[in-house]
Amino acid sequence: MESTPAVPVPSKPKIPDDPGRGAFISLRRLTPFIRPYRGQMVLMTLAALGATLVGVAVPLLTKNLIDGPIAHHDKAALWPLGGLVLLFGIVEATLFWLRRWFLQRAALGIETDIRNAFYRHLQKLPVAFHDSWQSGQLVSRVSGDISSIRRFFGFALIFLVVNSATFLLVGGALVVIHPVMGLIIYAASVPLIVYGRVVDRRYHRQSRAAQDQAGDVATLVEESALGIRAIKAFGRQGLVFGRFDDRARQLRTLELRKIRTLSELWAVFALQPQTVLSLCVLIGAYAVSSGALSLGTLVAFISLYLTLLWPIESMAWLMAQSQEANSAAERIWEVLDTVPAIADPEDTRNAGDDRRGELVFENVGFRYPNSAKPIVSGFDLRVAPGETVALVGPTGCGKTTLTALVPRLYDPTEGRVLVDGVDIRELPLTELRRKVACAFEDPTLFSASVRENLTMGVPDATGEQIDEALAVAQAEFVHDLPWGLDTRVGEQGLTLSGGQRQRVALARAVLGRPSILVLDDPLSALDIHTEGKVEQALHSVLRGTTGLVVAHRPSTVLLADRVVLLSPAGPDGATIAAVGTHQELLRTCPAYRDILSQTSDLVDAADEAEAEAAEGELVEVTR
Ligand SMILES: Nc1ncnc2c1ncn2[C@@H]1O[C@H](COP(=O)(O)OP(=O)(O)OP(=O)(O)O)[C@@H](O)[C@H]1O
Repeated sequence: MESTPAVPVPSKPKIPDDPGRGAFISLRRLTPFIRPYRGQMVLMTLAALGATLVGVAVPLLTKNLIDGPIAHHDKAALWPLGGLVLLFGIVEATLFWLRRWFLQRAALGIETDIRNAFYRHLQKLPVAFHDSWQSGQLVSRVSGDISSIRRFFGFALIFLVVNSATFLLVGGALVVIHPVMGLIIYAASVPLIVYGRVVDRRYHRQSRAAQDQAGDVATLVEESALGIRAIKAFGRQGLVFGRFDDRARQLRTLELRKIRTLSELWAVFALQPQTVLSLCVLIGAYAVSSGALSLGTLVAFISLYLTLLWPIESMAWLMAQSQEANSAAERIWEVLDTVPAIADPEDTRNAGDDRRGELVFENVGFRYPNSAKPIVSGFDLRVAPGETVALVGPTGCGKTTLTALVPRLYDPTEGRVLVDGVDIRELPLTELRRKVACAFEDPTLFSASVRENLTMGVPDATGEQIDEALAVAQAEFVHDLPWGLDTRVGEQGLTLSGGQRQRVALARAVLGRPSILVLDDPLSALDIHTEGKVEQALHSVLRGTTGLVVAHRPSTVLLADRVVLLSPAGPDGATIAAVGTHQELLRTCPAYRDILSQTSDLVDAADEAEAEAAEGELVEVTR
């Protein structure tokens, strides 16, 4: 089974001029996230419409007040109508409160659900996806974009509905009160809608560009926070700030463009109702003076029309919010639509007995999705259960890449990797990752307690197992930390040295005794004294486990039963140059001696004459 690698999406995709955009396709696709809250949304829309109805009733009551008790000087009739106006005011305020409180709860729920789905999906996406995306672009999506969507659902959507309903309702009432003036109001809205749609598209492009730029700015902040030591050590604060300033200014320019468009929208949407209002006042005043209209009717008409001013003016802002949320949703879907290339197979197989741990590379080739040439090709290797094999080779030849194929951080582009006779692509990922544990050269610890970091792969590990793993990795120092195993490490926690982190990461890998242990130069940051002790303990762990160890130094090579020497990467990538025990290769393989010679006197101690004599006996594979 060959899985397709995740399609690399450029960190700043070109904004397509999609004619369907006006239909808010990306936002509409979020409907499944709204479904659990639809009851609340409907109730809140009803509350909002109720408040609007009450708002419409007040001017009509005013009309009755003016044309009735006021015109006829009937003080007694004034009180019940005045009381009714007050009651309607209280009902309107209560409905406002209900709408705001429950709607925001629903919007926050939708926001949390989208954010969780986004993060869950990010965890499923393979390393190749993360290689091709700037982390700031992901951070800006999970924070800024999802918040834009929440603002839309918690505010803009309901007002779009309420404003449209208000417009139809009040407009209808106005037509009934005075058909000519009412129809003028409707007719005048047509050019406004056409204009709004044209400007809306422009605003969509602008808000998408600004969102992408915000992602770039976030990437720079993250990069400089991670690389702060190097920046300071090389005194490059000025340079880094220059780059940041440049991007931040570009963001400012893009935001200013949006503001210009929004200001234009506001101005037009504010001018139109005022113009219509003055027209209505003129026509109405003429009608009252000629006796065709009562003063109360004109006051009611104008009062009602005044209730439309804000809904019409705010449409400009609501349309902009909707476009912003739509382009934010577009950015969310770009991630959610990426199919995880490395996932559980449909038909899973069982790798059998837990403790066997046979690892086979069968004619494996690999090329990174974004590179033209393969890193390795034709790699054949069988690591027997309990055996440890070291990968040695020139820097950049693909040792780390090969180890990454075992836990399926990447899938081979040719051939297959088998564990206990089963292609690992046919194993459930949880089973594979229970069988295979890794410790990388650059150990990552999470901002959590030492215990949480250690038990990531084995959450139910006992205290005894933890102590055993700590002993193997010579990481007992964690007991001396201020709160022992409960001390927070990693970001915002206690800072550990490189060697200490490496030992905790090693303890994490050996905890739970995996059947296959993949170690990528796990001792590189240790002092000679600690390295010796860790090696001793690792020897005993590796005796009961299958091991694949990337080794740069002879001391690490000595952990292995056999050594695989990789050739320097050629046009077809690296291949196996030689396989043998450390001693055999030392004696017979000059390339192997060359690679190790700079770091050890073990090599100098080897007898060159003996090496030449034994040369023919070595299993040597050259492609
Ligand atoms: N994510 C990636 N995308 C594209 N190319 C990559 C990626 N990671 C590594 N490479 C390239 O693959 C090649 C092999 O890298 P790899 O880290 O496997 O080498 P290595 O033998 O472990 O090196 P070293 O001994 O220096 O640790 C290098 O040329 C590297 O530039």
